[in-house]
Amino acid sequence: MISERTQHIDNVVSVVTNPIDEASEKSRVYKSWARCVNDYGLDPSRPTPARILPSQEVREHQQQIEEFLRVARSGMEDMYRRVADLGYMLLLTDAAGITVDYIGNPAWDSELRAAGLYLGADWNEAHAGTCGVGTCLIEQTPITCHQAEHFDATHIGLTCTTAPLFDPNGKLLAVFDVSALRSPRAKDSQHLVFHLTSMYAQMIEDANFLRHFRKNWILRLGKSCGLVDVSGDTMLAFDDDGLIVGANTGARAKLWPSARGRQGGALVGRSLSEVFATPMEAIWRIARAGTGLDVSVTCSEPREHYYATVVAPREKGSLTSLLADRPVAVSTVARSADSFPALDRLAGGDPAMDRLLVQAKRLVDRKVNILIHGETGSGKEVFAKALHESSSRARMPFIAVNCASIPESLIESELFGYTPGSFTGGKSKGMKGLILQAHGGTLFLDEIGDMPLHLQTRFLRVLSESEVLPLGAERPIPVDFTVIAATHRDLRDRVAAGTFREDLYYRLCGATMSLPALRERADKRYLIESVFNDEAKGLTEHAGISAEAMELLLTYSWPGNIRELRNVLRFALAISGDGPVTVDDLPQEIGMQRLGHGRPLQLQARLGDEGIAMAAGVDDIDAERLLNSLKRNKWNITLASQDLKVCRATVYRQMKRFKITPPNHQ
Ligand SMILES: Nc1ncnc2c1ncn2[C@@H]1O[C@H](COP(=O)(O)OP(=O)(O)OP(=O)(O)O)[C@@H](O)[C@H]1O
Repeated sequence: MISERTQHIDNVVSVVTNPIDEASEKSRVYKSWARCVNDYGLDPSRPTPARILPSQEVREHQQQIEEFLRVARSGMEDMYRRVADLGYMLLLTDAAGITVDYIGNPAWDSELRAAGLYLGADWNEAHAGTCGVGTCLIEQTPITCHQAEHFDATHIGLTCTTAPLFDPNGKLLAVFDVSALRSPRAKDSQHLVFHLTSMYAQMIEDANFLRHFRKNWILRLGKSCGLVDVSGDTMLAFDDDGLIVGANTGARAKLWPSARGRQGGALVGRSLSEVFATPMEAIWRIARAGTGLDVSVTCSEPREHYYATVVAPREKGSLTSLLADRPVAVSTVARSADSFPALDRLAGGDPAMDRLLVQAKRLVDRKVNILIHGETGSGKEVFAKALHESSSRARMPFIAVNCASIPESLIESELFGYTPGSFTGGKSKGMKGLILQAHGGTLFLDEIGDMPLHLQTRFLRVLSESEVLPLGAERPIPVDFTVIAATHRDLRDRVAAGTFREDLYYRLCGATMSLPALRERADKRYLIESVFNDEAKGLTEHAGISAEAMELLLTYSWPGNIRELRNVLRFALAISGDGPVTVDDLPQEIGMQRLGHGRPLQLQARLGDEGIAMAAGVDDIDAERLLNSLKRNKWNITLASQDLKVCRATVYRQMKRFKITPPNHQ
């Protein structure tokens, strides 16, 4: 290797001290070598060790392009699955050449780190010399820097294939790098990797483009009629008036040559009817048709035909805009890398929620325990469920446990389960606890702050040893689940007061997410409309909400948050009949706020989901009915809840309220 390195150094020196042959297929490499010596003052005989930035600095680089990184991650993971067995690893650097994401085989960790194929490595040409990333940053085109094409002799064992990634405005944003520590001598061996890298780079860039223009219409164009729905590599984003607001790399390269250039600026601002010899009505017709299989548009310059499909804006509009007479068709389109429908549904443009969703999407499948904080009714369980549905465990169980509503006497057996005959009154076959029921899926522990101290200790053991010991069992059972906990209290106060174990607290709060209260949210209208639509589902026809009633709903303080909103709308729908919900259909308290009384709707807030059932004239459970049902169902909570037509949590809550204890726990 030493002689190989010496030979390499001699070769570099000879190239840079002679005029570069522009016709040589290696001219790009040679020009880079010349830059290294003449512009950056690098010395080929002095190898530079890999420079890995400290994690705080890496974090700062990551934060600059945080949303893009999440999109890119999905693409990287997908590609890694295809090339991992061939010995490749993947890097993503920002426009400064700093590695901001990385996927490699952990077994080669130290070797990869030494080679700089690692998170935080600086691959700028000015530091690392000619290399896949650094030279791609200068050339802004896909390249393979194979073995001795590297400038620095320490890198001549590597093969690195890279592709640039541009932001939706055409500015260089990142470089995608696929590298291997060892490879065959011939550069041709990297041919397929070169194409795969460019293909994934385009997919990531396009997913980012779709995310950026999610509020706009997207026109996808392709030359293959069967593929345009899923891989139209030419995309234009346009607004309701048919004005182009964005063009992806494919569109900038192919359409309207006089407008070419990385910025694509000359395409942006033009109307579609100017760029295409196809009238705007025909483009709206494509949107309505919802498919691009047999429709084409003709570009005016150069005159070319493309198969076309139109994707509707992905961000939800207001109810009024959805009802308005506008094209609303959604064409068939592949799920983009950043789409998490369950999470996306939770918000409609509130900045705090948007930030939270960005974080949440990054945490999906990352084995980080999440602690959700928020006022009662602010949607903690709904958020936890959406995280579960967005994860690879979505098909496995989501088990929700409300630690505050299960009587203390029952919580242990409910959580851990028990073996047959472990105590009198228990079910003869024993019971599988909720922790075991969550195996493979997610365990959601609501009101975790109310978990009794002795159970915290047992639960901590479950988390650290990944096994559970049911009551009366001799051997623990292995269990694998994700924990999401929630609380409306400040758990740190509980830790300080000695009622919550500090070690459990730190176990649970791998990431803390604070849900805003409904009164603080900027997307109240969206929530009102989506809860209203939800509640109106199944009703023959509903006529919406009158403007005056909407105004009241928007200005009310919602102490019971989204739960209270749901209750109010369910109530209003029940009494509004066929007409729209008007001010008269809203509970009195909401109207009173308008009259200046300002009395909050504490009643509904406190009563929770059952409260509105009472208000709407549906039976509440009384103590006698509850007790009879429990006895009839041999104290099986699930059967009793089905019998009473309420959820299990309600049965627990009411048992607690009426101080009903099962015979086996007395
Ligand atoms: N984003 C949302 N869109 C529509 N409905 C929602 C949303 N978030 C919450 N809800 C509704 O609000 C109600 C309360 O939600 P959830 O049970 O998740 O709140 P929570 O914060 O867990 O409440 P608690 O603190 O009482 O446990 C439910 O009826 C739920 O369907």
